[in-house]
Amino acid sequence: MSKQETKQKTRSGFVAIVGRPNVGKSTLMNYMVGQKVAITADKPQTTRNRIHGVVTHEGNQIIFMDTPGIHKPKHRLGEHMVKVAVQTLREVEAVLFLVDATMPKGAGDEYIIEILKNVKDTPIYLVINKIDLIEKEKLLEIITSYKDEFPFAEIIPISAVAGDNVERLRDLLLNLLPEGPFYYPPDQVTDHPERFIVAELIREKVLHLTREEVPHSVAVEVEQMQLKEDRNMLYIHAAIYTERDSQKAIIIGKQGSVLKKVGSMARQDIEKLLGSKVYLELWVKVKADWRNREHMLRNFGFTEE
Ligand SMILES: Nc1nc2c(ncn2[C@@H]2O[C@H](COP(=O)(O)OP(=O)(O)OP(=O)(O)O)[C@@H](O)[C@H]2O)c(=O)[nH]1
Repeated sequence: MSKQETKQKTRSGFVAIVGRPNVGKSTLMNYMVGQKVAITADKPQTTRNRIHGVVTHEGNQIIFMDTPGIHKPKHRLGEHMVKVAVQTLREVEAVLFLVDATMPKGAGDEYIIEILKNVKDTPIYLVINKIDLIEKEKLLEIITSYKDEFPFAEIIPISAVAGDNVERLRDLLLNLLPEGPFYYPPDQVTDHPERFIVAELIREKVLHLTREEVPHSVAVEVEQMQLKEDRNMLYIHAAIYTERDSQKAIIIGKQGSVLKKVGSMARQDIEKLLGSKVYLELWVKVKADWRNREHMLRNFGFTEE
């Protein structure tokens, strides 16, 4: 379900970007996202999977994510992180494997290819970046050095700085998206993308479990999201807002049964999305007629600050 009541059918999905440090992942994101819909990653990195940016284009929305677990073979949590990364890569619509045209294929690239071999059913695109820095003849050499290593869905040379071929790459990804709601309002600029997705997942479960009994006006605000390092667990505290006491009672259910279900279903989805164990605490609050209050709307992220 989307916060936006869209009349047309929309399409949306997740795309993962993987690659060694410095290959140009952020530059590519910045180019694709552009200023209008720029969403930067949460500053403190609280999760294994990071939302990098969101691209909304003519009824389609791509959410780009980064899976840092895949980049650091020597990390102590290596094995677990790799497992989480592979799981994530299996569930996205596409994976972009970014390499640097000016650098020979190295151990870091080989390591990523080995991981990608465990990812079934997700199309994986080899994106050769920084082609503005190399001679045309060199490109063929690079393609040859990668193409037999893995059955890439396609090999796409780009320059993320100059924007060469980036639109083509974007269009190709847009065409892969399944029908689905927007996760972000199309024009929103925010530095808390993860919070919005978490709120949206909770809201979706509320609507799903209460059917028509609770109107779509229900809103969710993530009040706190904090990683407890010692327990390796993400604590999330969220409030579900309704307009009336009667709706609050429905959402809570007999002896809290409905709210419990909302919590456990949302928690599972959030854990999958962010690759982190989650402790989710939910409160139901009544805020009469919240829709009409300007500052509340801002709080919920419906308008720009
Ligand atoms: N000439 C040229 N430089 C590029 C291109 N893409 C990225 N760069 C440069 O390469 C450097 C690294 O780019 P980033 O986008 O920070 O790379 P990254 O993969 O996000 O790096 P990490 O955050 O370390 O993983 C920067 O100096 C960019 O300006 C390109 O297409 N052409």
